[in-house]
Amino acid sequence: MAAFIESKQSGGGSSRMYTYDTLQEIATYLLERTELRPKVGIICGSGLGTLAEQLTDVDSFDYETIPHFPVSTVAGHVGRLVFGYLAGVPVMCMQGRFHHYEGYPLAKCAMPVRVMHLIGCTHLIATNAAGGANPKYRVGDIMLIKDHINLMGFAGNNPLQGPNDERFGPRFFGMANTYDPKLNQQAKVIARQIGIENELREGVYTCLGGPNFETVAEVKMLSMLGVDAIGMSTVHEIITARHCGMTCFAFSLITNMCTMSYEEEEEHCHDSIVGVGKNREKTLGEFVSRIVKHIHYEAKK
Ligand SMILES: O=P(O)(O)O[C@@H]1C[C@H](O)[C@@H](CO)O1
Ligand code: HPA
Repeated sequence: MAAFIESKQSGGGSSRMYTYDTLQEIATYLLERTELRPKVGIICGSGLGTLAEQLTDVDSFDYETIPHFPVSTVAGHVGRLVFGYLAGVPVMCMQGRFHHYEGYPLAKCAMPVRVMHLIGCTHLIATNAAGGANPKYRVGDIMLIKDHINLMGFAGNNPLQGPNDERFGPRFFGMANTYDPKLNQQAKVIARQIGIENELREGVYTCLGGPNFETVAEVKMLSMLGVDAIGMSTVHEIITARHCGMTCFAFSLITNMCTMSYEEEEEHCHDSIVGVGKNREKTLGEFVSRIVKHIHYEAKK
């Protein structure tokens, strides 16, 4: 088993293994085993996987059983792709994502987004657990992502590195308004409808490589750069989704406040981060269901 996981993790050592044909093979494998044809793909962050448990009439696939798929190695990431209905709308949901710190290249972490695209998803909803770097935030807040800073990209690490396949999208492309402003507007309306407007924020997310949490100096620096929440995912998934023309919506559940001074006891640990997700599962389920319903009915207009 260990050797099997290792082979899945190494992926041949190159992100170039995910050619168009390989990704099409994965999509076909799934499409031949489910009758659902989702237009919305959802990625569940740490502690947010219970969202997938709300789906009805499901067809689910353990990552181990899907050809060319990596495996999830992080607690709180079940490692299953679930097709089903959320609020009556067909969706596909990653119950567990892949992170760079697990040993996967960014292209591999983001690969399922291209599979979603080939399956027919026009929209991506990415969720994550993140630390609050904005001192006004509170644990349990939901931060709509309005923009990100691709710090790993600054260091030359990008999921789209390597030859570009125009069938996915152009070599060069812009990132303005990647996080759909209309969906963020609607999310604010939904937050009012379900009574969580006081816990809703909108801000800038950044992804660090992890797996360690940030030093006080790093948090100070990122905060000065305009970062409101710090995590270890999402950015490369969103870049990949944008590249292939998907509409993106993403939010962070603020599961801890980043350590901002040397006097503070650092309290955050993965278990408590997952625990915050669990505590918010009902609210987040309602929130995401309504977003999905909105996307579905807007598409029908
Ligand atoms: O998958 P996400 O980004 O929600 O996971 C966050 C970042 C780390 O993987 C983990 C730290 O507890 O949660
Ligand atoms: N930093 C980075 N990633 C995280 C954090 C954090 O404080 N909390 C949850 N994911």
